[in-house]
Amino acid sequence: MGTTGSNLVELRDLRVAFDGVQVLHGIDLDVARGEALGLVGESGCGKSVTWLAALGLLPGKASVTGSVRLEGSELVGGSRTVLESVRGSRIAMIFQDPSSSLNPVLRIGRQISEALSVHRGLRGEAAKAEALRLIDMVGIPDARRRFDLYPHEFSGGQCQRLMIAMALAGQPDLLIADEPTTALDATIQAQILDLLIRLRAETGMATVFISHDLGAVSQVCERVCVMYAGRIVEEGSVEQLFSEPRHPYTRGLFDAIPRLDGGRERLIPIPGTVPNPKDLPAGCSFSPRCSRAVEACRNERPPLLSLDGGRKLACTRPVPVAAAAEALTSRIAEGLLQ
Ligand SMILES: Nc1ncnc2c1ncn2[C@@H]1O[C@H](COP(=O)(O)OP(=O)(O)OP(=O)(O)O)[C@@H](O)[C@H]1O
Repeated sequence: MGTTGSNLVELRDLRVAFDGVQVLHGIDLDVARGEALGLVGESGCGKSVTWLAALGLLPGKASVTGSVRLEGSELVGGSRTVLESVRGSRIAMIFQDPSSSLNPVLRIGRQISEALSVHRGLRGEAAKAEALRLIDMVGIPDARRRFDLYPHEFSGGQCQRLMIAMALAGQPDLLIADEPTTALDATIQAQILDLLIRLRAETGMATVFISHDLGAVSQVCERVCVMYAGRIVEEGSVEQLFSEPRHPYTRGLFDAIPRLDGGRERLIPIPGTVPNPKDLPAGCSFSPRCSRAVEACRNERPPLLSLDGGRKLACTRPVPVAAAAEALTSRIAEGLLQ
């Protein structure tokens, strides 16, 4: 598979092992210029590792193979210089915890100015003016006065905004937002999601949004990939997957969203847990938890195949179309689709 031209990033057969234990089993994934792609799946499915591997940010004990191309340039095995020139300037990553990006002992204005110096060569008044513009752009009022404050003088939501401002300093083509709202309360979460949507519209940068929150994914993203046990199991537009999830795991994620039923909160959890990467079941990794699994599912792992309409699915016994479509009504009721 070659570069298609419109893709910004192409992952091919990306594999990661820690101390010989394979946690990512061959990820093929494209991110087009300017698009918003959601990555969902339970904890431990490999969402973060995929992008940390792509950016060369995994610890030394990790073995990474396969290919990650940024507009045709290979990043896997790339030198430190190559990776440093990509990180921040071409691809920026933000995390759940702003303290991973903000230095507690440096004034915020200085931190953003330093990022501007590293990524764009701005210094002095030019760096300060741009830092003020970024602070303002992420929705923090009174930028000039706040410029000289330390991170602890901002609220959790504001620190999240400042982390986003730092990420924007390099004018990246791709922002990877790894659970950026998980630690925030609902009102602040909504504001940060709105900010991500607005910034993408204003800057044209692509966004990869990693989240457990399917509602948030439907707001921010156009396309979504579902990961399970280190593999992509379903992929399609938000509309396709939310209105007609075909993989029993995707369906399970939707059924596990709490909903009100006769005044009581109800959800159907997926039985069992994500398998330990050291001890993956034979065949389809989801089969031990899947109510639709038959013998063949336990013997043979289904490959990720392309369906009509640009969808992809790795399942021997997918949810029948009619049953998948039935779920649409409840999805609309949950407000996940308009
Ligand atoms: N530094 C590491 N050393 C060893 N194993 C790791 C390391 N980082 C991640 N893993 C393992 O890799 C697998 C994938 O982890 P990853 O963090 O990508 O999952 P995730 O889907 O992003 O989950 P979460 O939503 O909790 O972040 C897990 O089994 C995890 O334990």
